[in-house]
Amino acid sequence: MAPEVIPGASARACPVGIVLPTDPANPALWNSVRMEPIVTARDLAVGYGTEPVCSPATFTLERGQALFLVGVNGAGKSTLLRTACGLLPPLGGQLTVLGHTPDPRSTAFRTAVARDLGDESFFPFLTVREHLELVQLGHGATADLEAVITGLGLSAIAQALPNRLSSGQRRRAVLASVLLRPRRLLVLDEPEQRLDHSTRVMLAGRLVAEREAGGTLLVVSHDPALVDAVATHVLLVGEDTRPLTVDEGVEAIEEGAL
Ligand SMILES: Nc1ncnc2c1ncn2[C@@H]1O[C@H](COP(=O)(O)OP(=O)(O)OP(=O)(O)O)[C@@H](O)[C@H]1O
Repeated sequence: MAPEVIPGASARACPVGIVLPTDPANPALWNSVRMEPIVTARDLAVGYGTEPVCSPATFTLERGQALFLVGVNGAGKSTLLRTACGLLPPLGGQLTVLGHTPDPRSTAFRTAVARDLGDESFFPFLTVREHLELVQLGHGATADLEAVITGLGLSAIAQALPNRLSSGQRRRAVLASVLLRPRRLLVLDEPEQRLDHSTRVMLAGRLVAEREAGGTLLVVSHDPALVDAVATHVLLVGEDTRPLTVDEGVEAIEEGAL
């Protein structure tokens, strides 16, 4: 069986630890990779069984963009993310991620798409640091482990086992494991949850740096400050799924409409 091919097999590291695919011997390939939208959704219907949970979504997410999904509880935002990650089949319409149907069984897909959907689990007998080293090993991650540990305020708990962590510390450990990974698309479901203020500010800074370095973000959030700082595009998800400006999205959350 032919091996799976990720466009641009070699990699170059960016300052924030993102690894972008590139092949110095073949700039045409690199250019073609850059031109390809990261995610395209056209009349995408999502849900469980046969019933869509929201009206269809149409959007294109390009490299260097950050699309934030906003909406009331139960609107369908997480369902849309799960579908984009290939964990649920679309109920209708078209969806491609990096030019292909999302498939988490594919090594190429898992290499390219780093996600935190809030469904974390831990090995009970591995410390926080050991978890992160495992992620580094498994994904061939080149990001600076110590910088990620320090950046997410994990130094004091790096040797702790998971059952000794608070809920916020668990969230920080999971975010660290995602931020360590090489990726072309970062998918986060309410990354602000359980984080204290300073960690939220730090997270916003990292996501802005990632976007500015050419990374691509697909994020669900209820945090107006995070949307305001990081989003380049906003999609309101619900009965009338439609694009909003970033300002409209922030205002709707601040006014309590979402
Ligand atoms: N596994 C599931 N099986 C069936 N229905 C589900 C499942 N998970 C969620 N739902 C339903 O799908 C709808 C959309 O849920 P979803 O989690 O996508 O909402 P959300 O916009 O992310 O909400 P929140 O802001 O509360 O996180 C809800 O009505 C929810 O009850």
